[in-house]
Amino acid sequence: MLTLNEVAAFYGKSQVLDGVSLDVGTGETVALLGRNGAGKSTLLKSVMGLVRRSGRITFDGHDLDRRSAFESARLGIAYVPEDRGIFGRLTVEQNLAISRRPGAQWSLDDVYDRFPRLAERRRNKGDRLSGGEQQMLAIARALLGAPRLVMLDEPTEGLAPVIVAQLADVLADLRQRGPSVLLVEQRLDLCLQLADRVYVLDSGRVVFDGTVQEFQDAPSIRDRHLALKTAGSTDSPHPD
Ligand SMILES: Nc1ncnc2c1ncn2[C@@H]1O[C@H](COP(=O)(O)OP(=O)(O)OP(=O)(O)O)[C@@H](O)[C@H]1O
Repeated sequence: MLTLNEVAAFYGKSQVLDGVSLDVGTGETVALLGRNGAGKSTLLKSVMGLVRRSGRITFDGHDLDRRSAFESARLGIAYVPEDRGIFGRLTVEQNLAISRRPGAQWSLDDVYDRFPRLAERRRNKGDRLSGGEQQMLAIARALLGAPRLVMLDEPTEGLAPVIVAQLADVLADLRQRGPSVLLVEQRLDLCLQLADRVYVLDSGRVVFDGTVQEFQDAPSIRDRHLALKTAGSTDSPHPD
């Protein structure tokens, strides 16, 4: 479905991804792990054409190399960035209404059912929502857009455990009924519970790819590429 072949990405002259190859199959949930600064967000931005990149990226046989974020979205890729990208001046229901596209597997009722909090707050403006509610809204918007692949950048960052648990339920649902998911997430437990396969990035390169079981059978990968870099680094688990 999504294939990256030897992708490099750059901010100005600085190269952040180096020869990254990765694929996400139909119906799969794939987790992308790595320390802060490893290049995970940049990889998602590369797919959407938001950074300068080289190499080959295809989605369902379409070449994404020269496409804009808008065109990638039209092909069926939903991207939920770290800052969530919701419209603060619009209400919850307006945010949802403008995201709906025909053919979505998830209806408005489905998302209100899955996120009752959004139904309760449907007339509230986006910028009046809590962080957790904004994250729910961002994911709900993505699902209503009839995506075949959803890319989520650290969806649980900074959220209370009860909200994290709700999001985990939704991600488990996605794994059952689609769409496919490419998940950047710092919570290892969540990734191992929800993903079919795992990629680990370190300094812009893929240093591991395999099934969750294979990842668990290779503790050295975790120690070498996911452990804290230095005491006091920002790699510690996110605060709730
Ligand atoms: N807009 C930018 N301009 C220049 N350098 C950037 C920019 N965004 C990110 N970088 C650099 O690119 C590298 C990879 O950043 P990226 O955000 O992709 O990492 P990450 O693995 O997603 O980590 P994090 O969990 O901190 O978001 C880092 O060294 C970062 O400082």
